[in-house]
Amino acid sequence: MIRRISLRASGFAKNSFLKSSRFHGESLDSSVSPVLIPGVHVFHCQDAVGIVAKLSDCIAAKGGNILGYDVFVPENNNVFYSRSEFIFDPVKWPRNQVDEDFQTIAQTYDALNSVVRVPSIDPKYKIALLLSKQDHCLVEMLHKWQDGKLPVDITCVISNHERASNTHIMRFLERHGIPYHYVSTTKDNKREDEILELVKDTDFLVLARYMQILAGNFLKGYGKDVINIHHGLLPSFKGGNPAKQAFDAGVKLIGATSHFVTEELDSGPIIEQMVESVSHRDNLRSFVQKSEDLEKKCLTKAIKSYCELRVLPYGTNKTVVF
Ligand SMILES: Nc1nc2c(c(=O)[nH]1)N[C@@H](CN(C=O)c1ccc(C(=O)N[C@@H](CCC(=O)O)C(=O)O)cc1)CN2
Repeated sequence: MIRRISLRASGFAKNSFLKSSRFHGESLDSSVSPVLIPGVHVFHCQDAVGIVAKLSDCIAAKGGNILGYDVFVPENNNVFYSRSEFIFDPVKWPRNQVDEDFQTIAQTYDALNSVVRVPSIDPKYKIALLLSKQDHCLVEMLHKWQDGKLPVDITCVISNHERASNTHIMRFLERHGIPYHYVSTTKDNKREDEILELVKDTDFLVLARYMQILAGNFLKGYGKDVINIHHGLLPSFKGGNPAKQAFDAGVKLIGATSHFVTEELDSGPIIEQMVESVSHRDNLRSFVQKSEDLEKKCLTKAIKSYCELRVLPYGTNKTVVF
């Protein structure tokens, strides 16, 4: 079961439609052009006639301008998914009124999901990053975050491996005031209660090569989304050492998979996958290297999509990714 964050939260990177734009048309006060800001709305309900009209009118009625609109209605499933990107004047359409107006429509259609995010107003998603010994995924995420390409607020990094204070990661975290918690684990003591305490104020978790299987009680206790990166092309090669499993299987494509974490190992709904060709000229070392390159890109793309409200649960174990 994927739990959706039903919070207003955001913090998109400053790219694409997300920059505020100055509207050069007629404005209420001809001396001042209103500053228009970007917003995103995602909606999921039972399908019905007129949903798009209602949602687009909700935006237009307050002077909002739709820049992008994605709709998905599966062939043999009476459900409706949409994601709209729009710009609006927060003076004419105050942030709380945006929520109220979309909530009115959500009630009309008894919506299963209706979330608005306004990057320049809403708080960024708070996340904690968990890792074990390998840190290439963490390094990639920290660098993307530093470049403003990952719209999150990293509250802490948690690892079951200790790291020397003079390492690149520890110096980076110290420079940015991000706590590092070494929580040593054993087969019999995964110290999940302590981890739960450390992550209780986050919006979602990212497992960036965390090699401990999280218990169902942990996932229930946390109650929000956990996103993992698996350095294999799921559902093939679940579990440990997927690159070696792939090498031994003689595959011609290797991959990485970012997915929601469920109690069953490496079986949660897939968010993003990336692949690369391999051949007889590759060896285990190049399989591992190519897998690591794929997984760090796959994870950061999945997190960015999630933060931009592009990822919606679909059916029992799938996702819609707009
Ligand atoms: N409940 C879940 N927990 C975790 C998942 C998941 O899908 N559901 N993904 C893993 C990450 N992972 C592969 O991506 C993975 C992690 C751990 C293992 C594993 O066999 N671990 C051993 C211990 C290994 C060690 O201590 O070095 C074990 O726990 O018995 C396989 C795959 C993260 N958690």
